[in-house]
Amino acid sequence: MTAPFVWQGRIDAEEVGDSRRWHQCVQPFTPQSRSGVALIGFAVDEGVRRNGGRPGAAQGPAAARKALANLPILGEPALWDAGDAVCEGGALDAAQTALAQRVAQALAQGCTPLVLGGGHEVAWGTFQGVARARSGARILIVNLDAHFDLRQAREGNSGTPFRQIQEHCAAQGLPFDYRVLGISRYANTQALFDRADALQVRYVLDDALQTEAGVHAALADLAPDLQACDAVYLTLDTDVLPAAVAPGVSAPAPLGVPLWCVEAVVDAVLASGKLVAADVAEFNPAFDRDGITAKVVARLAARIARVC
Ligand SMILES: N=CN[C@@H](CCC(=O)O)C(=O)O
Ligand SMILES: [Mn+2]
Ligand SMILES: [Mn+2]
Repeated sequence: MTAPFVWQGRIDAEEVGDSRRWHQCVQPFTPQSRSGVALIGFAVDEGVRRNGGRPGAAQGPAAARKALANLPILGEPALWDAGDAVCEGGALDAAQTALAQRVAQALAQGCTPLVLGGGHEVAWGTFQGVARARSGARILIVNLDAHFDLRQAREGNSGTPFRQIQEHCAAQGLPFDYRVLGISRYANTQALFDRADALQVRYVLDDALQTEAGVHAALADLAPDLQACDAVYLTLDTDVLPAAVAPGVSAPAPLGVPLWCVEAVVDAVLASGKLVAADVAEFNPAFDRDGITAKVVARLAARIARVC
């Protein structure tokens, strides 16, 4: 158990007009919470550790909430804090199950889960919660990531969540609709590209997402999938961004996808009106510089929250 996060920050007491910030509006999630955004922390980096990465993402949810606390209120719906799922004694499956339970509960109460990771093993937890609450729905997964995270491994880790989801979908007779934008040719082995091809995963390389024309083409390619699905699960791996704007990750990207481009993809997903849940993964405050990654994570989370 971790102590609940205390939302606090700057109060512009002498300001005229609406000067509210997130810390003045976020309320504890309760069984009575209806509609709005349910923030759920996944304070876990066991998957990163198992994957040979740089631990520290377990501190991501608290640092992300701290960065969100002082953001201005911009017409967001109700904002609820549903606390953190944690990993005790290295029991990652149990932590993912605990997250899935919170995600499913939020959805059952009419709230949109917005999960603050945690390593990208968060995705297996978020997805299980969505699948439970939206049984039988055709769920499109949109992942902004330098990596496929389709690894084969004896135990689940931060590099395996979408392979675990694929196996779940296959066992349930459900389609595996997985799109990845921002893949680095230099951060995935040929085996991973081959697995992605075998699973008919559609992906866009990071170097195709550096210009307006490239982003336009990627969004045109994504549009039919957004149209065809019942619901979209959006998962943002912070390491998709250039290391200069997201140094606080386990695996910083030398090229990365510019923030404006990431936001364009997020906006297209939100505009579909089909977002069922979102998470932001891999933020590791231990490697942040000047709090810039925290600000980027908060900006993206707030952008999503506003449209939920
Ligand atoms: N979630 C991260 N997954 C990446 C990590 C790569 C790295 O640590 O260099 C992966 O397994 O491919
Ligand atoms: Mn990832
Ligand atoms: Mn990644």
